[in-house]
Amino acid sequence: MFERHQGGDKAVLVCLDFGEPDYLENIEEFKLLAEGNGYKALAVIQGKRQRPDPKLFAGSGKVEEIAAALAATGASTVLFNHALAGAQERNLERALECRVSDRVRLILDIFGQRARSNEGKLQVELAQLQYMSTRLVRGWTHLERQRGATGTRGGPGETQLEMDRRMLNERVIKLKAKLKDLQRHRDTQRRARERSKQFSVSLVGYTNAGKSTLFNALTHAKAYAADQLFATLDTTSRKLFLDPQHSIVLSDTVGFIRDLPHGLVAAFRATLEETVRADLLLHVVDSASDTREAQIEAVNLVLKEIDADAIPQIVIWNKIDLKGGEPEVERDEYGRIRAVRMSAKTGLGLDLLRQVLVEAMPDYSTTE
Ligand SMILES: Nc1nc2c(ncn2[C@@H]2O[C@H](COP(=O)(O)OP(=O)(O)OP(=O)(O)O)[C@@H](O)[C@H]2O)c(=O)[nH]1
Ligand SMILES: [Mg+2]
Repeated sequence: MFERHQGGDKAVLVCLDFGEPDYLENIEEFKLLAEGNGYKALAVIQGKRQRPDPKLFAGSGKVEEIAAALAATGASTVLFNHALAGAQERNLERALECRVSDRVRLILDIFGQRARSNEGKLQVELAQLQYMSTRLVRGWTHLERQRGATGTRGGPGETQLEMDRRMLNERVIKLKAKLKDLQRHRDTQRRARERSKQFSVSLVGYTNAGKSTLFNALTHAKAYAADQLFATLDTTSRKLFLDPQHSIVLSDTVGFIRDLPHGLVAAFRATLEETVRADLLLHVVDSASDTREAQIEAVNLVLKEIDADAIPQIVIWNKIDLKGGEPEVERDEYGRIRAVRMSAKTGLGLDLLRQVLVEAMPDYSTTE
């Protein structure tokens, strides 16, 4: 119904509280999501509700408040920090007479912008199509324009909606086939690596926790690290010597986020496969964030979804330079390594982490 947004569009942000404990702090993340999509956040509307309104998601009073904020700021878009049903989104657009986007679309669009590799692009497109199939009435027209309408016409009597659905399904099938091909190639590579019996370690963690910064600090690589959500989409692996006798393969991966669209997790399964097969996970946490516990939980949830929850984990309490404190190894009552407090950016505790990794390797034996 409304045109796609251009960079710099003004937006009103809506974040409702349904009793989620970490809701207030989430507004910062929500702003990053909006800004990452090129929006200027002019107003934030908050409110409390027991449960979403089936028609408009927000209550009618709240919708009036949003309309007033639109009028006052001259914003052209309303962004919701929640997953909206397609019908709710359409009803809101009708009621507010402007474009409405939800959290899932914001996440998908950021992934769309950031995807670099062929595989990453295909995965994002697949997730976007799956999202659009729930909003066929308007979403597909946009795709058609973007791609230059290559679909074939059906027989007479086929409605626009049926045709759209058919084109979408055809594209989904094609994408899945292409991804399968790429996956086969990836499997071959991995088997070669497995034959060489490398101890493999994957960096996992919430987006913006500092995984790529740590990856770069350890490997002297130049992976893209930035103060934005989902700076990394593709898995990068490097061989790393911890000391002359010990080497591992270290992988940097896509960051996780609360409410990661289900289709997106599935689409990224292949990329995340590296994580699933790892011998050890370094779970990087922004220790200076107020929502760190909720972030850890969100990450563990995704790990469970991709069957990686049984892999041993060491927590990296990163960014200790922000709050002060010494680098330190935390152990449980049996002396097993639980966590390392460090700073990837300043390099504080990096040597400690290298020692910890050597200790975590299977062939490690103490000489005491
Ligand atoms: N102060 C401080 N900032 C850090 C530290 N580690 C990373 N950062 C900053 O945190 C931001 C995010 O870092 P990245 O390494 O891109 O984070 P990431 O986990 O790879 O993020 P995604 O790829 O988006 O999932 C950047 O601005 C980094 O400079 C640290 O130890 N201390
Ligand atoms: Mg990264």
